[in-house]
Amino acid sequence: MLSDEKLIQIRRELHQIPEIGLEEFETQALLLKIIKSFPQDNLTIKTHDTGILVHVTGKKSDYTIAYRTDIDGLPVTEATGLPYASKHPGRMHACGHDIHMTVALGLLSSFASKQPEHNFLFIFQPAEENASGGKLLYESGALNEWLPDEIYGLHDNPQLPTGAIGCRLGTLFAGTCEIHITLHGKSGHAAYPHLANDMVVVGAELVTQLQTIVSRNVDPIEGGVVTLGHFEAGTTMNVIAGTAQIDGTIRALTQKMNLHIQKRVREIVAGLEVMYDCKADLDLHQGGYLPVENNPELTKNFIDFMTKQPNVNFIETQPAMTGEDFGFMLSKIKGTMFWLGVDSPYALHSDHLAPHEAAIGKGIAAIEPFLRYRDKQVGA
Ligand SMILES: CC(=O)N[C@@H](CCC[C@H](N)C(=O)O)C(=O)O
Repeated sequence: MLSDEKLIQIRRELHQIPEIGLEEFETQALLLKIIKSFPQDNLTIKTHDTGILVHVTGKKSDYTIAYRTDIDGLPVTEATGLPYASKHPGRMHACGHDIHMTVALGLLSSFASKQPEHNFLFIFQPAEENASGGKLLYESGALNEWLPDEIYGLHDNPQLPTGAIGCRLGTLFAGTCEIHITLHGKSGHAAYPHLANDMVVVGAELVTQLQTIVSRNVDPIEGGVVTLGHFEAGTTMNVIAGTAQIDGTIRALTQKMNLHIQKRVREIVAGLEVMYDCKADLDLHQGGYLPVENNPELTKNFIDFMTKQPNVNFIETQPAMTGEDFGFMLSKIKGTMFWLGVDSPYALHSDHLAPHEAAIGKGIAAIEPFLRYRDKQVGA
């Protein structure tokens, strides 16, 4: 079993080596080193790409409960000024996956030390942020040997008090879809606009039109998000830009609404091509970022357990427009995703995000008894 001091030391080590999805080589090596330091009697360790699967053989082998953590960082330059800040330039654990991994290690160390009744599978999953690592892992067949019957996973939440557990019945997170648009017009001299086809003007028009989708085409009671986080065009003030690049993301709480917004993006882009006699390459990419739909029975069971624990601060939360490829896992394996409060004034993905480390110990103290309870419940 790992002490609170050891857990914090591990978290800081992981925090210093953030890596982009599918490049988590140092992270994988450090995780393996730590996992191999646990009692090995009931553990089988398998790697897949930069991910790790750890199977804990239970006393009975008729049921498998999985616990998943993501392991990747973001292309963000850390600005926390912490003594244990990222050592990797332009990379940061700005979504708290270092906290997620440490909680998973704490839970695994407990199950490695005390054999559960049933099998457990700990999934250290790459590429949650950028490449639907959960979908890749599932579709590769790597889980088949130990296919879980149910699955749990958490995300840290800067808006909840440290160590609080947040959850809700129904959809927890939105489904997302990446938008990538390249506009192709004709570059030229600033003095001769009639001889060129200006993609700054078309791009600006496109941004404005795409921003009408949520206000004009989405039921306001349901809601949705279209954010265009990247717009790049042109080189200098007196050259007309022949190309523009616009990238963004769609978020909606149902897949139906997500597909509806995707359809409107396609229609608007096609209309703009005609209107401005230009060419647009549009790539809408949803991958595994389906809405995170918690299983009703398992989630009710989880919430009932957490609300009854005197030491757990359980908070019923609203759905969030963040995305998670755990949505794909939940479309294949019944389970529950929940929040762990880390109380920070900065949002997820902020270069200042500094989760409270006390959340690690509190999280493990809440989740470990739940998993033990679930392990007993399954056999009853
Ligand atoms: C928890 C979190 O921040 N997740 C990401 C994952 C979604 C990425 C996806 N590729 C997209 O933007 O569509 C998020 O941005 O919500």
